[in-house]
Amino acid sequence: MTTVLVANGPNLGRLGSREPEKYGTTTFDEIAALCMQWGSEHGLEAVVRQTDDEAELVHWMHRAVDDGWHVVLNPAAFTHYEYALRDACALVTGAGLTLMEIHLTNPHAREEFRHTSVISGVATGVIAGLGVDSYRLALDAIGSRA
Ligand SMILES: O=C1C[C@@](O)(C(=O)O)C[C@@H](O)[C@@H]1O
Repeated sequence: MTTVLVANGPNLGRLGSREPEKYGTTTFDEIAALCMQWGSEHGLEAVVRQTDDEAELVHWMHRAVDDGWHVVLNPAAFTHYEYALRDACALVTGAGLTLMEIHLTNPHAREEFRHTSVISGVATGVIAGLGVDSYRLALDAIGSRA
């Protein structure tokens, strides 16, 4: 079975109570369950994880390369400045795997510092601004390519 790592960066473990006017009220655990369900509809196994730690996220990208896993990544604030994560994402797409960068909100419609993504240039595609549906559409994209 094709496996997809759904990796989430800092503060996303607080979804549900974190700035609900921006990020909605769906909790991280609910998003994880939805991703597993949406993945299974495409015959994908979705492994959903969250970390606040840059090194851990980088190591997860390395493991995705080694294990041949596609990636859905919400890099959260790391999106805007984390070059080591960008380089790790480049390894994923360089290995021929799909990496979808996703965001719940549309960073381009928010503060200036969010307008830059250091990840997008090495991602297969980007989906932003659709709330929890951003995860669903990224899994749909991987399902149609896998
Ligand atoms: O933590 C986040 C969440 C986010 O990635 C999103 O999903 O909309 C957008 C980022 O700018 C922010 O730092």
